[in-house]
Amino acid sequence: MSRAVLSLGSNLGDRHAYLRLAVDGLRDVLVAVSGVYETEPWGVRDQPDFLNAVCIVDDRGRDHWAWLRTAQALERAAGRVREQRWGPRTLDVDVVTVDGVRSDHPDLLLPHPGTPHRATVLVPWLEIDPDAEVPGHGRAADLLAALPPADRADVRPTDLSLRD
Ligand SMILES: Nc1ncnc2c1ncn2[C@@H]1O[C@H](COP(=O)(O)OP(=O)(O)OP(=O)(O)O)[C@@H](O)[C@H]1O
Ligand SMILES: Nc1nc2c(c(=O)[nH]1)N=C(CO)CN2
Repeated sequence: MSRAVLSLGSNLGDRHAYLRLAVDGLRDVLVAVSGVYETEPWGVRDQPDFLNAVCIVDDRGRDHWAWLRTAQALERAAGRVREQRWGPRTLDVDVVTVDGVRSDHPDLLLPHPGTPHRATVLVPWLEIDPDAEVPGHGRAADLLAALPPADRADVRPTDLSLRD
């Protein structure tokens, strides 16, 4: 059994349609999908706001590398062109965790090293798994509580849905 948490982000073009494309592509393995959040860009601040969401997916036997390949195939399907680090993109799919796996391979760092610091991941993840744990870092709820209040305020729920 392999359960993964994937984060989705988009800030170019029809952002909701790109998130939907990702969720549609995960339909066969989808356990839960969060609401859609409108978020202020971090990293490179001078770019359009993002839509972010988180999915929990499960597929017996799939290893962590297979989840990376899935994530990258979805990005390709959205026509993503890799340009600037932390810059605008049609679709970003990050592998946040895979079970309790820890990996320091640069092509697949697990848990994703941004996770403890990113309200854009922690808020949607906690919505669908209030007991979420980041392997090696503790409870996601504690990590979110430790972030500056402004970071949490930058993550705003929307009426958009990925559930139907
Ligand atoms: N947990 C992970 N999930 C997705 N990609 C990862 C992970 N760990 C390492 N990578 C590697 O990161 C590279 C992709 O980085 P990408 O361009 O998506 O970074 P970014 O989204 O700009 O920044 P960040 O990874 O901090 O969100 C790929 O080469 C991929 O192999
Ligand atoms: N709000 C927000 N900002 C970002 C995001 C993201 O998903 N959401 N992803 C980035 C590149 O990984 C850079 N900045």
